[in-house]
Amino acid sequence: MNYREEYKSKIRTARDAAQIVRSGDWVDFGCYQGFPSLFDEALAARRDELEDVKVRALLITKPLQIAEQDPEGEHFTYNSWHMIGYERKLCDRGLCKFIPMVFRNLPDYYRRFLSVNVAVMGVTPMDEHGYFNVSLNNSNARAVFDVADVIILEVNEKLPCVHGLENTIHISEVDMVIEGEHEALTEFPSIAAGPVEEKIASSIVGRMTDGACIQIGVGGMPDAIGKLIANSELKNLGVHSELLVNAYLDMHKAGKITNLNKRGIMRGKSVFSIAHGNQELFDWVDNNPSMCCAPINYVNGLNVIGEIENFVSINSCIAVDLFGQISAESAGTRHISGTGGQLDFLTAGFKNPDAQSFIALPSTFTDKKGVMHSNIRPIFDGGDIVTDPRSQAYIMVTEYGVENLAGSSVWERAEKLVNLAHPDFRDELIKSAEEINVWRRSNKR
Ligand SMILES: CC(=O)SCCNC(=O)CCNC(=O)[C@H](O)C(C)(C)COP(=O)(O)OP(=O)(O)OC[C@H]1O[C@@H](n2cnc3c(N)ncnc32)[C@H](O)[C@@H]1OP(=O)(O)O
Ligand SMILES: CCCC(=O)O
Repeated sequence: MNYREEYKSKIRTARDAAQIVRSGDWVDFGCYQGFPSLFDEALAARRDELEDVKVRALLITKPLQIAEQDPEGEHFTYNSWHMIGYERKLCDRGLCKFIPMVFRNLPDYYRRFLSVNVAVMGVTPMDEHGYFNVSLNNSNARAVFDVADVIILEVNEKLPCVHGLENTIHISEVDMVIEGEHEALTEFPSIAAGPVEEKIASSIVGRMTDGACIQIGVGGMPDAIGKLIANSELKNLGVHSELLVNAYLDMHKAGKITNLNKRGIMRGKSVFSIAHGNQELFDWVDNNPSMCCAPINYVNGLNVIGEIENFVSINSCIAVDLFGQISAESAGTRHISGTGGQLDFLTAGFKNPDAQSFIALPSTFTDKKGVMHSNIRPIFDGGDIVTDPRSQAYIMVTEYGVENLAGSSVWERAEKLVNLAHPDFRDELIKSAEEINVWRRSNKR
């Protein structure tokens, strides 16, 4: 069959396509910019006919109608693998439930353990060979397609076509296609860095050398680092990161990214799984042969990262306790984000002797009432989720310095972490360290 004819025969309205969902089903939505907004609206409109429909995705940034139209959660339950802004607020309202994960394992969770009754994903228009491109979001897309009983594509004319691995699906694999108008892609502008972020960024950049291959995440810290690198003498840098963020655009515009120091692993290519930023970033990625948008089991695979020379990963966390346990996904019991790729990069950081994995955090957090709290805590006693066990803790950075916890005894960790704390909290932390028996008599005060 001619692909265009096959395509036409599979076109349905969003309303008709949504009829396929039955009570009790698990439905997977495309993540982030692959969110199928037309299908979501049509499914939400069926609310009163359906019970116990579970929807799974991550990084949804637009109002999710199956949650917004069902504020008591009586018909739909939304589950997220990783939350940012909007989903965090949905979670606060009881309308988003977190699914714990290690990012590199996400495709395997689908292939080994999960059922998907209906998969619905936003994709680019079909090309002349009958292929659709999953565009900016390729973390687990192919794994979802591989296990889904029914595959529905929502064609989004605004999505860029991105070069990559396992990032296409052929019309012959698809059950239904939805067409329609979409809003502009959600943009994430760069965040202005404050003096704390700049101090931390300068400690990290000072430890980097020419040819470094860099992984960084979202937030003010990575943006500060990107700007500092863009204005530094560093050269010949590489990109290998689960997220491609605006910071890389700064480095690119400054001519820093060549990817030529990568030997064996995608030389000449910027490798990532999800592009997250502003329209200028999306335009840079569009049909650019220097990009490779690959599944997360590849990008965050320990053996892959372990092969990359001069690898530098920079992530942030919410708090660390005196044992060196790192919490990056909750503040007490309030869920904030997820493990994402953080543990992958800490683990892989050990595979190559010249790799460095930094966890950066401001030493304090000022709450909405203006009260300052230490992000270095004696113990986690408020329900904080441990993202990285102390056995995986590695190079910690605050505005007060840089300390490597790997291989350190409990008393050395406590001392190093006290050094990283804000001076106003150090005495209190030492007292707590004595109480929990991790302070050594000879430790300095
Ligand atoms: C997502 C990535 O970073 S990709 C890299 C690998 N993955 C990871 O590292 C995953 C875990 N890490 C993360 O998700 C992030 O780095 C974070 C959440 C630790 C920091 O991200 P940022 O965007 O800089 O966070 P930001 O400062 O905006 O804080 C996010 C929320 O947490 C709250 N928060 C942050 N620190 C604290 C704290 N110490 N105590 C209480 N709440 C806090 C903020 O108030 C904010 O809540 P709000 O949205 O209601 O205002
Ligand atoms: C989608 C999650 C990105 C990360 O935290 O690794």
